[in-house]
Amino acid sequence: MADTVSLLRRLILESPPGEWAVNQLRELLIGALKQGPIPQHVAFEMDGNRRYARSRRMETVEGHHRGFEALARIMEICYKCGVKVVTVYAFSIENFNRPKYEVEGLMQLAKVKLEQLTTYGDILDRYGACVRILGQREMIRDDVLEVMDRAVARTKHNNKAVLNICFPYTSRAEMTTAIRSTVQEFLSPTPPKNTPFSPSRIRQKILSGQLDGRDLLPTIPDEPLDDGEYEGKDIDDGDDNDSSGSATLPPGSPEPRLLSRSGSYGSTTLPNPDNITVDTIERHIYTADDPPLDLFVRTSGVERLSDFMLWQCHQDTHIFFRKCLWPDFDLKDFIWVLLEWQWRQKQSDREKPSGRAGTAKARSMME
Ligand SMILES: CC(C)=CCC/C(C)=C/CC/C(C)=C/COP(=O)(O)OP(=O)(O)O
Repeated sequence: MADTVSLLRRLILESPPGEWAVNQLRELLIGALKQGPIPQHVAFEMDGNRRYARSRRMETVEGHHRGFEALARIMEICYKCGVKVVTVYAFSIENFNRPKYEVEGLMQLAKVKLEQLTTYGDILDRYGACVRILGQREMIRDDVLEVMDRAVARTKHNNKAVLNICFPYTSRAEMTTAIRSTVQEFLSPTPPKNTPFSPSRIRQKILSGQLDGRDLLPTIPDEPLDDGEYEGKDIDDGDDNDSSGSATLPPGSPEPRLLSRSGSYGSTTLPNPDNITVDTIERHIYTADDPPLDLFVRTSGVERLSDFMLWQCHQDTHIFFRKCLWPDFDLKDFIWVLLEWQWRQKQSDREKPSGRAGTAKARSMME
C-alpha cells in the first residue's frame, strides 16, 4: 500500500503539470522568504553523501554525485533569495585518507562539474556568481588544478555573488597559512641596508669576530629571509611538511618589539608584533573579501564543525545542524533554517534598541 502511494506521488510530481506546480510553489516560497532579512554569507558542510549511498545500495561516488545535485539546487535557492556568498566544504585535507577510488571519484566529479557549472549561461552566470577555490592549492594535482583555474578565470567577471569551494581545506591549515603570510608581510618592510646597527651588520660582525655575542639582542631579520639563509634559533620553520618560506616565532622567543623600543637599531623600522590584530589576520584569511559568515549549516545529524570555518564563525554566526543527509537537502529543509534565522534576526533587532536604551538609562542614572 505504502509503495503504491509513493509511486503515485512520484508519478504526479514528475509529470509536467506536477513539475510546473512544484516550481510555482518553490518560486512563491522563495518570494516570501525574500520579504525578510537575508543572510549575506552562508556556509554548508555537505555531510552524509556516503550514508545516503549506502542506504540506497549505491556506489559511494554516486552518493557524491547526488550531493553535487543538492548543492546546485541549494546554490540556486541562495542566489535567488539574495545571498551574496555561498561557501561549501567540498573536500577536506583529511579526505585524502579515503580509499583511492573515492578520492579519484571526487577529483573527477570536481573536474566534470566545475566545467559544467562554469559553462556560459549555466547557473553561476545566470546569477552573476564567480568561483573561488579556497584551500591548499599545492595539494591539488595538475589536471584538477587546470580545470579549477579555468573555472575561476571563466567566472571572474561575475561580480554579483560568490561560490567559495573549499578544496582541499581545513580551518587549521587556513589559519596556519594566514599566520604565515601575516608574518611574511610583517617582516617584509625592508629597512635601510648596512646601517651601522642593522641586525645583519651585527651578525656579520659577530661572524667575523669583531663583536662577541654576550650582548647580542634577539635577532630580527632586517630583510625577508631566503630559505636556509638563517641558521639561528629565533626563527624556525613552522611546518614539518612545508619549508616554503614559512617562518614562525617559537614559544619563548624574545618579543621583537623590545628591539624597536630599545631603539638600538637606529632608524631601522623593526616589526612590532603589537601591530598584529584580529584585522591583520582577517586580511590573510581566504574569505577576507567576503561579508561576515551569517549562517552555517551542517547536515546528517553530526553536531561538530570538523575544522570548517573555525575563524569565520563569530559571535553572530547562527549554526544549524540538520538531521537530513546532504543529497536529500532541499528547499523543504532550508526554508526552516532560513525562517528560524530570520526570526532570530528580528528577535535580536528587537532586543538591540531596548538593550541600548537600558545601557543609556543605566549610564544617566549613574551620572
Ligand atoms: C565541484 C564540487 C563543488 C563538488 C562537490 C561535491 C560534493 C557534494 C562533495 C562533498 C564531499 C564530501 C566529503 C562530503 C561529506 O560526506 P561524506 O562523504 O563524509 O558522507 P558520510 O558522512 O555519510 O560518510
